[in-house]
Amino acid sequence: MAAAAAGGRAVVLSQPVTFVTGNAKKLEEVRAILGNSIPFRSLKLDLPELQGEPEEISKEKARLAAKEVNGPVLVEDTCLCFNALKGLPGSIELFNFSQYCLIITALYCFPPTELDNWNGSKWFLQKTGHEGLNNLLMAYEDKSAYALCVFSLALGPNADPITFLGKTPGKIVPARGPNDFGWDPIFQPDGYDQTYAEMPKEEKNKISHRYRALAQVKSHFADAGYSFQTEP
Ligand SMILES: O=c1nc[nH]c2c1ncn2[C@H]1C[C@H](O)[C@@H](COP(=O)(O)OP(=O)(O)OP(=O)(O)O)O1
Ligand SMILES: [Mg+2]
Repeated sequence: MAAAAAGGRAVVLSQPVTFVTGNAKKLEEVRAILGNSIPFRSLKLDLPELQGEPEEISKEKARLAAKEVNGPVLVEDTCLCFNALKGLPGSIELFNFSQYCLIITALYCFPPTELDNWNGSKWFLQKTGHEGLNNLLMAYEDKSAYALCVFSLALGPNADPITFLGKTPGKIVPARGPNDFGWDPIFQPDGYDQTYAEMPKEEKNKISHRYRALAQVKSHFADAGYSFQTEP
């Protein structure tokens, strides 16, 4: 706050930051992690699942959300990426021949109903379940993976969004723990013998991809020293 104030260029935001998501579990974690550090409210909007590189997807999502809200917004995208599959199913990059065969087989067995709604891990999880995600790695020795979280902040409908990344490395294991949030039961972070699902929430929120990305969001807010206009 001091830096921005010293430069006399602190940005005044017309309203609290709106965190736009259609996912109640994400919102729960974001609430717990942010606490009172940033004035924010939430809005449930199902924004289109765009395709492309994670940062670009996220920025475009923030632009769409900022237009809807007509104010500052924060959006988030998460993917679970398998190292053996060069980042699939979370993001589509370059694959070798056998990886293509695997994907084509998976698509044949579980044809997507809405191709325009293709979204790596979300789609795979919905169609194949935890076992399917494990099976995708069956042919590979390397079960390592990482959870990647990208937040984008757009200060308004015409502002260029800023992105913040958080990554937690781990491995894919047969499902363990309560099944109440996505792929939590099959992701075991490095250095822990529990899956995300088995960990107490407070523990996950101290090491998660989401926590790491939000730590950067928080320090951005601290450095930028945004101030919020109070309602007249
Ligand atoms: O910490 C997590 N632990 C386990 N699973 C998770 C986590 N975070 C996201 N997920 C799941 C939800 C969805 O199946 C996919 C990401 O999809 P993603 O597009 O980011 O979320 P979404 O569409 O549910 O909500 P949003 O409206 O914010 O886009 O991974
Ligand atoms: Mg989504």
